[in-house]
Amino acid sequence: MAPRGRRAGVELARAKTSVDVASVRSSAASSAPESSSNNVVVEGPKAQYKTVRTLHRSRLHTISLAQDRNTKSPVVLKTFFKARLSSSARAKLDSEVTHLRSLCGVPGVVKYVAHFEDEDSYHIVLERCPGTTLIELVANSGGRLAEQSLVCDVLIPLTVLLADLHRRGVVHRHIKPEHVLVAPDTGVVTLLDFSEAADRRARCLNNRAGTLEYMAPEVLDKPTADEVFHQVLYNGMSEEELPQYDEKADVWSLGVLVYEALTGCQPFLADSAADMMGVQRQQLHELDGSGTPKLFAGRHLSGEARAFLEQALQLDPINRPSAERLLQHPLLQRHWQRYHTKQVALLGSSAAPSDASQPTSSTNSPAPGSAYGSGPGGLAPKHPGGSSSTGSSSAPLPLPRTEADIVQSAVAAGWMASSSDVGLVGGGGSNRRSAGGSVAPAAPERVLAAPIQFAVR
Ligand SMILES: Nc1ncnc2c1ncn2[C@@H]1O[C@H](COP(=O)(O)OP(=O)(O)OP(=O)(O)O)[C@@H](O)[C@H]1O
Repeated sequence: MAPRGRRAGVELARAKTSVDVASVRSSAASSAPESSSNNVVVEGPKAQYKTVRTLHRSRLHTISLAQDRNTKSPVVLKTFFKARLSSSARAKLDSEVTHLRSLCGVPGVVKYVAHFEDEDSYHIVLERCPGTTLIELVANSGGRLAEQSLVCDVLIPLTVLLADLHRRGVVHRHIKPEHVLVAPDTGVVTLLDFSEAADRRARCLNNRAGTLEYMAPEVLDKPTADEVFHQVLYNGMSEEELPQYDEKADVWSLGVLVYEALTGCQPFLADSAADMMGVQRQQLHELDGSGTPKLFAGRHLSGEARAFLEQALQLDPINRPSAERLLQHPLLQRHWQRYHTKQVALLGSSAAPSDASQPTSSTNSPAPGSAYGSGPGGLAPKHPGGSSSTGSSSAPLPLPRTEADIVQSAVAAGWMASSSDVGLVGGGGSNRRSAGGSVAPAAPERVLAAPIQFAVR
């Protein structure tokens, strides 16, 4: 089946299926329906929020723009109707709150404000994020995005964010254009909807989750959450016995999102998980008359964009690069300097003049690569202009050339957690204080150890 235009109205029909079996069990087992048995507790009254308008509505919930009457801040209220929530939907809601709370403050993750319940509903209050959804941005740009805009405004920040989440053990499992808010003017990208997010360290990823069109092949062939629940509860299977998948599932979804934004078409469309697996294979492996995979036939993509998609859309997750590795891809590298320059300009313009003695994170952080030359790892090369650990607002930030440079740069600018923050770094992982008094994050060892595969431009 050839890629078709985006299926209209598909959103409302999409069913979410996944759930953490352990939490379903605890929700189902509980006879107390209210706050005492679950994560959702009363933290604030609904009256504190004045609804401004409805943004999105489904059978289970409403999403509204609101205002906090005390602080006057704009917020977004997610209201779930108790009467319509199954125990698994309720467990998913609890899980969303748990993830939002634990990721609060992570750049690029929608900010949790509060959650509470009243007689009829559960409410999650989120900070209102700037920008429009990627799907709106594409629609407002004539149906597709130019490669440069996509890479600078969406792909680089989103890949940095995914790499960060994955290093924390979190798999989002619901990456799609509706869940990415983009504000090109401020350079901010925000990831929404953590209802399917899962912590790999805390649970097995063994159930089908997300939206069909963006699901990786290794997710499509998994049982639904209810089927897993049944196997575990009634057939006495342990969750570890069931086949699992990992964070590479998000990388597939990222590939689908990129294809859609660049071409204006969804690459894979089918009505069931089984059909979808066939469609994915067909599109990727069947060739047209000129030897081009059907997926790319008639598509005007640059060589780098096509190569990126070929990597991100590898059917076997073992052959699919991690998000961290994708930061090294020539497509991102080609636009990295422009992205970096824009970020630095935005940081500079947002710094108050009275703060001149308090440089922004980008100016008092070591330039990419500089910490490695003198640090314990010392594996990455020094770059011209990147040798001072105190940095300088006028010194040009060099083009990151290695995976480690990119991660270091992202960590230094505060866009990404250092390995030590997420407990991955072993010996030599302590932070070093730079001459300027800022804390220079240690080189992430796991990243430094990874071989570099992509050609550097
Ligand atoms: N914090 C926010 N700031 C601004 N807009 C938001 C925010 N949260 C949600 N939205 C808007 O509401 C829409 C729906 O939000 P979200 O996808 O999180 O809801 P959902 O519960 O997952 O809905 P669905 O189940 O249909 O995917 C988003 O596409 C976005 O337009």
